[in-house]
Amino acid sequence: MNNIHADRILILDFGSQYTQLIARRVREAGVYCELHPYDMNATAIREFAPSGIILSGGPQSVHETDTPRANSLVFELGVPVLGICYGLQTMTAQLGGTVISATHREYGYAQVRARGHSRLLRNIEDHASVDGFGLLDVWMSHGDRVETLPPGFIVIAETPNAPLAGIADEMRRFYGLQFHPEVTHTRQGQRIIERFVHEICCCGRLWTPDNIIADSINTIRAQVGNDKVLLGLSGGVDSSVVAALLHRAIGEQLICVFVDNGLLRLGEGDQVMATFARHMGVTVIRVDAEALFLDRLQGVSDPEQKRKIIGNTFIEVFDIEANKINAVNWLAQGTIYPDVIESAGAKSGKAKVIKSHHNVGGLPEHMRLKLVEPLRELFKDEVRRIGIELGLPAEMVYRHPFPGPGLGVRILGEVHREDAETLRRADYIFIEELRRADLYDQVSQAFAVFLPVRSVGVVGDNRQYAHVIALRAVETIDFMTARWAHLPYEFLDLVCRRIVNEVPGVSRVVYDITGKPPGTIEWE
Ligand SMILES: Nc1ncnc2c1ncn2[C@@H]1O[C@H](COP(=O)(O)OP(=O)(O)OP(=O)(O)O)[C@@H](O)[C@H]1O
Ligand SMILES: O=c1[nH]c(=O)c2[nH+]cn([C@@H]3O[C@H](COP(=O)(O)O)[C@@H](O)[C@H]3O)c2[nH]1
Ligand SMILES: NC(=O)CC[C@H](N)C(=O)O
Ligand SMILES: [Mg+2]
Repeated sequence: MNNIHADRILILDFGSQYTQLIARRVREAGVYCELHPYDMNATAIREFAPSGIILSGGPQSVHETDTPRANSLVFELGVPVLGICYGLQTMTAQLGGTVISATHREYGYAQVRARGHSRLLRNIEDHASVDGFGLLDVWMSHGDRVETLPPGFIVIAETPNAPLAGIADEMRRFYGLQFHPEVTHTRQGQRIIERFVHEICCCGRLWTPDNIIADSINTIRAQVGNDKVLLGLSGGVDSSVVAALLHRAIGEQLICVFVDNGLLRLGEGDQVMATFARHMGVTVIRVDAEALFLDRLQGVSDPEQKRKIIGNTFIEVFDIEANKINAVNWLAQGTIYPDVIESAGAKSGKAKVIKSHHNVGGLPEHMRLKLVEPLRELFKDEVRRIGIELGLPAEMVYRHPFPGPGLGVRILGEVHREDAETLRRADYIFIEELRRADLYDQVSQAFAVFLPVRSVGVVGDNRQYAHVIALRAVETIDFMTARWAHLPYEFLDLVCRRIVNEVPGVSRVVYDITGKPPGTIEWE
């Protein structure tokens, strides 16, 4: 364990939708944390050596039989514990208090009266009330409530529906909150989390972009020694940040392979080469594999089959390139912490859908490359901050995600070169206008889709019988669910006119107004 990991919070996950948010909040406070299933065993907890423990919320009711409990070691280690919602309730039940089903459920906004004397909430308030209590605007999501306190505890916050909405045992440094400090609707939430990790758990602010970079560089150097490392560079956020980090750590030992599969956006290849090869001095091998990919895709229209073919062809190309270079023993990947959490969830059979398209997609046996994954512990927002710190251009770091199969899944059905050309041009106009109207950063992802149907139009008194372009723009936090972006009509009008006027072969533009669910973000 090295320095930036010295102060560390353990988050035990009872299945709340917000558990990842707790981790992000703790990280934002500059403290390293890890998220583990609630039934993490005693040995693992001891080995982790937490400075403090947070118990998350969860969908179950502690007053029912066979519901999750924290390992009793959590309350015996002598470190501070913060229970949130279900975490509060299980702590109450495990330490001798009682929890019942509340007559009034509380979902959404609530106002909590905070009693001023607790270490956790002292001087934290949104409004001062007449009788000297602090008032907090918080977000609640519960149907159960604490009815009697466990021995040693006092009340530190209350609402009309949950008179014991915050409890504390200051001696043992155990705290419980019925509301969710990790969601942004709880306005003082970040301060409460910071109070807990800094003042109560005594963690320093060690987890900062600077320190993370310095630490990763040392780790990478120790790991790979003088070997060469191969990285598939897509120009997307994750692989770009990995490239910048590895370049700083091992310089010339890093070799990037950028594959132009003919399914990239307009000018993408040149942009990647300009940023990395020219400006940053990174070794980038640009492989022109358009013909190979399009050839493999010929005659194939089933989306799943297309994905598989594209994935396999990528691996084939990497493999060929790796074999051309001596002493490559490592393959770098842009795996980030949510990928790790989601894969663990999938393995233990506890919750969460994993997107099978998330990883580079299986490595060929005979490459025998070992993995370097320097972003494994980071959330996307941390990855972005590090990218900026490493000097990557903001347009690259804040760009929308672009799927590995690229335009291959945005040209519906069979993929033809000339359709890819049409789509590239339409997509470029859409994105260019979004940036011009300052809307790009307000949507999470936006792109054009090529529909292989023809519709009749009239251009300059002539009949046109040409293709349809669909525009898609969504707002989402985690890409698991999404809302279609309500872009202004005038804006859509402008984009439509530019596409029909400037892109040959397009006679009509439509806007996709399907959410996820029931739609997915991509059309295939
Ligand atoms: N055209 C490409 N050339 C080389 N490697 C690629 C290419 N496209 C994808 N990859 C590899 O596949 C990985 C997964 O792609 P994915 O789109 O999930 O991540 P990303 O492109 O790094 O980031 P983002 O999610 O922001 O697009 C990339 O990190 C990269 O290593
Ligand atoms: O790297 C990737 N390889 C893929 O095969 C792939 N398919 C979808 N996506 C991206 O994942 C997010 C959710 O997309 P869907 O709602 O379409 O499943 C969106 O951000 C999609 O762009 C992919 N990314
Ligand atoms: N959000 C939660 O953790 C809810 C806890 C518990 N299921 C309740 O309804 O009170
Ligand atoms: Mg990508």
